Amino acid sequence: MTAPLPAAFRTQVVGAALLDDPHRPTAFLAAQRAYPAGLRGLWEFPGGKQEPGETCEAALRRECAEELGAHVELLAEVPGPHPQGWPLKDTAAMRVWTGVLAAGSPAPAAGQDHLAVRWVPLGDAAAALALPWIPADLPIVRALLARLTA
Ligand SMILES: Nc1nc2c([nH]c(=O)n2[C@H]2C[C@H](O)[C@@H](COP(=O)(O)OP(=O)(O)OP(=O)(O)O)O2)c(=O)[nH]1
Repeated sequence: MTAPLPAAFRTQVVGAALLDDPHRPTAFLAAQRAYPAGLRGLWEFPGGKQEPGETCEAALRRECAEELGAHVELLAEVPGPHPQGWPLKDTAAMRVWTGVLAAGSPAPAAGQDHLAVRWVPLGDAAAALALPWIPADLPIVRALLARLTA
């Protein structure tokens, strides 16, 4: 008997793990959500939902510009267990890319969507994982740390 195919996630979310340096990163950027109430105060990867007609990469560059006021260059995908990336809930999954600020970009800042942004050191995995992340993000943070500190 063959296993059933995994259902496609209805909502495609994209997230950025922005690095302080493309070659020798020492930190990545985390953002603290302002809303909705259930997620307020939790940390996440900046990003959001892909819009119709947009590639995931274009969606992610747009979200970073809208949310952080920053222009980003994407580097590589942090592959999740599904083609749509990392499961967030039954209906949504997130593809995550590493990236860096493009030359001349303003520094990323918390706009209306976030309470704060913070560079999280890669050298202290326990401290990075101790931040109150959106729970679905924890496996992604672990994979990112493993990938960047290997
Ligand atoms: N951006 C982002 N969303 C995440 C992460 N982890 C996680 O579970 N989510 C969830 C929260 C939301 O339900 C959904 C993303 O929605 P969003 O509110 O960021 O998307 P958006 O900017 O397009 O917002 P909107 O126009 O729908 O208000 O994915 C994460 O690391 N980053």
